[in-house]
Amino acid sequence: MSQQLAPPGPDRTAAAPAKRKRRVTRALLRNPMAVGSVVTLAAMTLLCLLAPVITSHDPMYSSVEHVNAPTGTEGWWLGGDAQGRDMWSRLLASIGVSLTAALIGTGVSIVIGVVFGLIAGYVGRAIDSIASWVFNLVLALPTLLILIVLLPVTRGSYQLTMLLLGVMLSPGVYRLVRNMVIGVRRELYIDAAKVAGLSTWRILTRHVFFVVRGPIVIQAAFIATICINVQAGLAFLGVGANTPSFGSMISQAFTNLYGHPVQLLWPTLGLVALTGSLILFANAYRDALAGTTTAARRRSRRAIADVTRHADEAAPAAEKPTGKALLTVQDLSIAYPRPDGSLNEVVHKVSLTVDSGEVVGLVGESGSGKTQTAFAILGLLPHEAVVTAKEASLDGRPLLAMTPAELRKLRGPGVAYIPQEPMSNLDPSFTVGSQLVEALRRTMPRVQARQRVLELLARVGIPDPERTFDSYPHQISGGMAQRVLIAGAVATHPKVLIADEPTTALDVTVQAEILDLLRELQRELKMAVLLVTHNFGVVADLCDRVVVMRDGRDVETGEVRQIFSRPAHEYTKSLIDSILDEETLRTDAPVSKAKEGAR
Ligand SMILES: Nc1ncnc2c1ncn2[C@@H]1O[C@H](COP(=O)(O)OP(=O)(O)OP(=O)(O)O)[C@@H](O)[C@H]1O
Repeated sequence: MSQQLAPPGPDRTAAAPAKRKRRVTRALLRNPMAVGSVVTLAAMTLLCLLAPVITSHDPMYSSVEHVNAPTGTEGWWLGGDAQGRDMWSRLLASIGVSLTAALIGTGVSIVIGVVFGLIAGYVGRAIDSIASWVFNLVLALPTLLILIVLLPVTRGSYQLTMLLLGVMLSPGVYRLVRNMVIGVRRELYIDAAKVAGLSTWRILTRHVFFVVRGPIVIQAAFIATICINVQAGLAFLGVGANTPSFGSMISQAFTNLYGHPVQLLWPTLGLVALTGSLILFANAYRDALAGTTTAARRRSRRAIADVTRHADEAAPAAEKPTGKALLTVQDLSIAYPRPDGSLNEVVHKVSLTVDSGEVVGLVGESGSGKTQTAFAILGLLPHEAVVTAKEASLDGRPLLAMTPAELRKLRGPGVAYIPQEPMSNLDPSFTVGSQLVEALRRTMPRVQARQRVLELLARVGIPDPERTFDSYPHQISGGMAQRVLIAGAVATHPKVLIADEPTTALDVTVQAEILDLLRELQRELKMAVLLVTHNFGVVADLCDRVVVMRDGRDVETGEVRQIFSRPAHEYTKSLIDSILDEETLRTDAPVSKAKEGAR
């Protein structure tokens, strides 16, 4: 594959978050509910900040002449309360207190809930159990009662009270984030990101956090309103009576309800406006975020014919297998614990080798353990899987003994993966280009990575690479998505490529194109390929050797030619017969065609 780079263009990937932000802003500006709530919130915040300038009295200043002064009294524009204090300055001070309460309580609960939710949901195991146990315990505690019982400790300070409230409310955030992360963690595009060698931190902050941030915004708004209302409620009951707040104003107004009902109006209006606009803004923001993933993408017209030409020019000749076993798996067994504690073995002592530059087919019916075997090599099995092997090594390095960090380093340049369902392996929230660039960023600067991705997209036969680069997964076809994933897999020149039924999800004509592409890339990059398939036709097309699996065991291994002409096992025979019956294999002799096509 060509290493020549066309002159760098503008860095679209770097601009992607900025563009997304602009789209969110535009969506918000088009939504009257969003505009109204933002204006209200901004106006209230501004008024509170300008309070020292636009009020004539301290909120605690009391004037006997202005006891129950009516609205419109000079200097007491909203009137005076029962103690002759300026309602206007008390109202502005109350906004400040409410906003501070919301900031403290929400900040504490979001930070605690998000951090622990992300970690527990993604890492699972003991961390999840311990964190869930602790948060469930906190959730079971009677929040208001605890706040009241701890009043001697907080001494009426609403800031300390909100800090405690934030801790008490964090289980809600934790559960939301944890549950969403568990859902996202199982998405194939997270596996794809792992195979691309992204660090756990990067996967958490980019792919996982992106999905949960919308609900977090909504949750944050609810928590902010809870904090404002709890603070107001406690103040209504007399906690922190010396602090001007909506609660203490409403409490005061209650004593004057029949004589001066208007005194109840201002704090009530302020409280409703503040909490209402918070909720409305959060809903509008959530809608705007959801809308950005479906927003139409700007189309690029820049031609990259030169990139395509460069990519095609330097294709090196195919290399014969060297005979050195690059990937060795010996007596690999995989088991999962049953509820009663016993183990259910799904792969039993499977052995296979893949030499440098060799294509080995791993064939078998659905459920025969092919994917489990491939995932064991990639280190992608769920943590509850019990994996044992006499040997499982890549290029002499023991795979099962590797730490997650070592595995991460190995993936990409060592072993890459092409999945079965291309669409599910692309994160719907990000453009195709940004996902491919991300995997290359470990080894090269962003501008160069972008250019390399464009080259690769051209190389895998995508007609308008720039447009595809800027597209979201739902905007491209399944065949295109598979080409994109192939481009991503070969981007780091892997020694071994594991392709798991790479054509199953595609229609027949596209299947043939993808197989041709795989064959070409294997020859160009001299990769060893482990091709997982249930289709002997695909084996005939591409493979040098084949390992046949049934019920988790390798029942037969051999050269493709030999297996086709003299299958030793009845099961192999029936697999070949079934394909011939279905006429899925072309009419010429499979082995000769395989060798013609591949060599
Ligand atoms: N997490 C798991 N816990 C328990 N059993 C599992 C788990 N994952 C897979 N299995 C079992 O392992 C066996 C082999 O599954 P595997 O996905 O490897 O089959 P396959 O040959 O790749 O089939 P397909 O072509 O349908 O993907 C199946 O019986 C499956 O039910």
